[in-house]
Amino acid sequence: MFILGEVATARAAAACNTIMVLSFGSSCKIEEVASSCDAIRFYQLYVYRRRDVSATLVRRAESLGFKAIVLTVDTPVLGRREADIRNKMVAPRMANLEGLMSFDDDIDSKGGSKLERFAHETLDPSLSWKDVEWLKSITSLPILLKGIVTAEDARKAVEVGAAGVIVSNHGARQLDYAPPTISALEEVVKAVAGAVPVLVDGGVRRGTDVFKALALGATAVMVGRPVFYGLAARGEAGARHVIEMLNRELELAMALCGCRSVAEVTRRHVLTEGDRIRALL
Ligand SMILES: Cc1cc2nc3c(=O)[nH]c(=O)nc-3n(C[C@H](O)[C@H](O)[C@H](O)COP(=O)(O)O)c2cc1C
Repeated sequence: MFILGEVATARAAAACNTIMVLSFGSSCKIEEVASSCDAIRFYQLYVYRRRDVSATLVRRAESLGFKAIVLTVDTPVLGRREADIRNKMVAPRMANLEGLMSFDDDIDSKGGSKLERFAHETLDPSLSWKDVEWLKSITSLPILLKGIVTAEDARKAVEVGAAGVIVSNHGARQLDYAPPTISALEEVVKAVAGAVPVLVDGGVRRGTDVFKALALGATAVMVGRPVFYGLAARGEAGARHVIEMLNRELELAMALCGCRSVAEVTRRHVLTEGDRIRALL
């Protein structure tokens, strides 16, 4: 198990052992991230209408020693993020796309946020399982699929050769009423049946959240916004503090549940809503 930071800047990367650089979220080039930390690095990829752009990004990540490609599959189109629209959110600097795709900084945000417009213009909405085949044909790196929340998709992911699945609903920002990832986790773990690692993200804020995910079968737990919050508050030290807090809280939860190692965290350590209902039958 490890806590994987999803990072947007080199300073946040320096605070984590294992990181995933986000395609849209990252305001630093992967070259900057690679040269500023020793962390195990994954690169998160979107399939763009222009496949040559996706292919170039994969080649760059490969040559910089990134260990895996994470293909996000829950964003063939961007959800309607009303808060972004209301707040007139501007598209962040997408450092890794500079020189590959042009940005129209003058796009107004009448019908949506600038991010929404940018995503609409660049992402390939026809994203399908065939794209995993295509991605495998251009890289020898392991490919993880991020955005899986059902047993059916988890089985399909294994079938098409994914090296891992990430149970994620994009921080609940894509679609209202998408299932919370902690509720979808066990179904996916069962469907995958140990064939590949199952990671999870979304709403992990305390060590006890990490503990719950491990008990439900996650191989690793990822954190996104908490790292950003730490970074915003106190730069690299803040990001480091968040990771340390999560580790300390996890160790405390393990100690209080009688677990000497992560391997000793098991399904019997948590009670889910489903368990409660089954107990009444
Ligand atoms: C500012 C921001 C930018 C993000 N950018 C991406 C992205 O480019 N690609 C992606 O797959 N997910 C992206 N995400 C979603 C995160 O990877 C993650 O799934 C989500 O934030 C859930 O974790 P959290 O609740 O710990 O933040 C982004 C999230 C945030 C908050």
